[in-house]
Amino acid sequence: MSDSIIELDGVWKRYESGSETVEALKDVNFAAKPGEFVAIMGPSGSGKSTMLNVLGLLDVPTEGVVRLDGRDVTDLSDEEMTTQRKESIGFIFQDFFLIPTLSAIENVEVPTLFGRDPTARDRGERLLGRVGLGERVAHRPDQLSGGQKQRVAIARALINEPRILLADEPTGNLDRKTGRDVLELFTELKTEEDVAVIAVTHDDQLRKYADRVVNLVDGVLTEEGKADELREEFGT
Ligand SMILES: Nc1ncnc2c1ncn2[C@@H]1O[C@H](COP(=O)(O)OP(=O)(O)OP(=O)(O)O)[C@@H](O)[C@H]1O
Repeated sequence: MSDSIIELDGVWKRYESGSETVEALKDVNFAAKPGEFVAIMGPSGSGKSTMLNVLGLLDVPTEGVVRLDGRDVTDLSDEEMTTQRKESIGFIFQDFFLIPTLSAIENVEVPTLFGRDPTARDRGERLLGRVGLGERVAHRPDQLSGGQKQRVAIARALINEPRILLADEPTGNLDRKTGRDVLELFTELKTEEDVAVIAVTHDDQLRKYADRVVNLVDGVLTEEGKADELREEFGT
């Protein structure tokens, strides 16, 4: 039995546009474990968003299998898919996507039943404290810096105690120093919260923080460093 929390097995994604077929993912095999931070790197148009959407159960592959905690979730109904997504996956975006009229704590509570889960406030406050915003719970997004907004978004992504954190260019709107702080936070949270952190990025800084880097080029995924390891193994 695999200890991966999420797995893609022989995944293809084809888009039909007019008479053309675009192969956005070509036979992608991928797995991530809780406590692991994986960076998916690749040039524009290489299939990164498509892969993140498939991993996030926001889109289904044309071919292949998606497993969540060892269970095949490829052919679930939309409703079941939504339930699985809410229970297991937290999302973080480049643009934070905070609701401007809500305070930090209210934003963090949005993915819960908002007001109907009596434990959500405590969890939210604990998480905001954990990401260094214990003094900012009542601030609205326009009263926070970019790095602080991303921290609120990270707390929000963790509120339902997911097993997987998916981040789309999480440092894309941050200066390098603030970006480093956010990456540092991921490396701490992956073990503390026992989550797999999977980030799609152009940011070279991630190499230093991720446990593993995979490269996506033209829909083909390769493990970075593998070629070097093989060369060492075979002494070529
Ligand atoms: N809905 C769609 N219909 C047709 N083609 C699509 C669709 N979505 C994506 N594609 C194509 O699939 C390929 C992969 O796109 P994708 O958005 O996954 O790349 P990306 O690596 O995330 O790019 P970027 O870094 O620029 O966001 C591209 O050639 C894109 O044009």
